[in-house]
Amino acid sequence: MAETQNNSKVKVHEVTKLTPFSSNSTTAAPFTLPLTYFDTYWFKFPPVERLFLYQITELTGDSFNSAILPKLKHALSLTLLHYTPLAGHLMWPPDAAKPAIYYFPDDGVSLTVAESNSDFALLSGSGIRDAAEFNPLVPQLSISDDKAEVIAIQITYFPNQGFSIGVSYHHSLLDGKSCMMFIKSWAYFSKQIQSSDVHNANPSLAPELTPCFDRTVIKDPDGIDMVYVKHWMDFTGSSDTRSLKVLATAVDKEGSSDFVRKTFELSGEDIKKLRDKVNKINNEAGESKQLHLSTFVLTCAHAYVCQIKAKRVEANTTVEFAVGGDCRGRLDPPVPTNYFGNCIGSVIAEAKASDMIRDDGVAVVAEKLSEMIKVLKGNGVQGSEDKMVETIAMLKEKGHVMLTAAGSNRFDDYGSDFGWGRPKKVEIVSVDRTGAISLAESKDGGGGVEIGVVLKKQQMEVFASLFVNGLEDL
Ligand SMILES: CC(C)(COP(=O)(O)OP(=O)(O)OC[C@H]1O[C@@H](n2cnc3c(N)ncnc32)[C@H](O)[C@@H]1OP(=O)(O)O)[C@@H](O)C(=O)NCCC(=O)NCCSC(=O)CC(=O)O
Repeated sequence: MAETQNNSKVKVHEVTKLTPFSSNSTTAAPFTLPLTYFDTYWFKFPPVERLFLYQITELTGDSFNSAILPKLKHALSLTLLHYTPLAGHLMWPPDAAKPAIYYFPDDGVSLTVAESNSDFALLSGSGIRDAAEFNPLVPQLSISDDKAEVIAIQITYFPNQGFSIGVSYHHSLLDGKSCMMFIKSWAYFSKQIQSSDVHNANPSLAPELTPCFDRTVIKDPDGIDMVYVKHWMDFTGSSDTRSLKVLATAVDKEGSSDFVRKTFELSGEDIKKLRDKVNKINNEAGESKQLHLSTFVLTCAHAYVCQIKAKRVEANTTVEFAVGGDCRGRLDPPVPTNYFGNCIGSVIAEAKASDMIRDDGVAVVAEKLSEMIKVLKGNGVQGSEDKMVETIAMLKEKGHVMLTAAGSNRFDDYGSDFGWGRPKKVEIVSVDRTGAISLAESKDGGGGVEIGVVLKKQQMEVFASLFVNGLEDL
């Protein structure tokens, strides 16, 4: 039984292995899926954890166990038939130059079923919540020296309140787009089961949810995949450089008891005001640059300035920014939009904290992010040794301040309806370790964005007031 700070408890009822659905006509054959340079770039980054909270008031144990859980399990099994690599493992055999995903019949995804007596209304709200309360709702991804799970899933029942679905996945094997394709496919089958009998069938998925596992679409004539592997091996520097273990995180989860989580929101109107403000500052400065002032850029710029101020980062500190861009449509030739794996290209840049805390700090950061996104066009999208050298140098720097965003305001997280309605709340739990903000489009649409932030309690109070005041000043 996992016990969190304020005595709320999560009791694990079952840990089981769910295999891809098989019938006489359909059984997944063994296979190996190689890693591309996108995958090997993210090889050592810690897992991503997403949580979807579904409110069903008056949900009883009987109806959870008889109606919800069996449908979710069966739908998951059907989904895995289409997403078989998720049931496999990352391994690095002694005779292989780099790790790969290996799937063998009888492999499956670890599924934890648990029960929580936490306050669902509080957890699924936007107010200040203990960050540690969320950890028992997502499963631990099993990663040892020689074997790593690709994904692990947890379904948690909250008596009389609802249920949650938590997923933890290997950053090098799935990006946000892939994760959301998988979740949407699982949700699709779950809804199908409720309206028809698909128990013995092998139902198909819509084209946009049908994953493409073709690794040859990522061209790598210079072998950048192995260049990245070698850099990671050098960086690890331990006796077993071929270990699959991932990096320690920015914030140790065990020591995160004084961290809190809060969700902020920018409406479409707020974004417009931020855009007008940045344009006005630029016009007044006589700047004629064409800036890319998207919702993403303006949201991050506003949140990053609040973060730097709330954390009281010293003015002479060099602050690093990382933007992860989905490169499917940016590569030449483009990769299919349903490509499943990791296709995130990262761009890193820096600025002085002193420039960010100025009155025009939002414009400074917006310009920086705008330039970074432009780099993701053309050659900047391809892998290169320089990119890895830069990344490793940043990781080596002690006490560096890194600003980045997980998730996206284009993933339609709130569209993940398994048949019992849209989620009441979505969270990227793992930002409590990485220090990133998380993004999702507003639940109610309208061009707004939800921003998930984890900070120490006192910093959060400052952040909240800066976030609101920064908008009022517009
Ligand atoms: C690099 C970017 C972040 C930059 O985002 P931007 O929004 O600034 O830029 P953009 O070119 O995509 O879009 C700019 C403008 O184009 C239009 N536009 C683009 N795409 C659109 C779409 N799908 N629907 C509607 N409009 C769209 C809008 O007008 C938008 O402005 P406006 O916005 O004003 O309407 C993005 O392109 C991108 O790649 N996003 C995906 C990032 C991602 O995969 N993150 C997950 C990383 S993995 C991770 O973090 C873990 C995990 O998630 O699991």
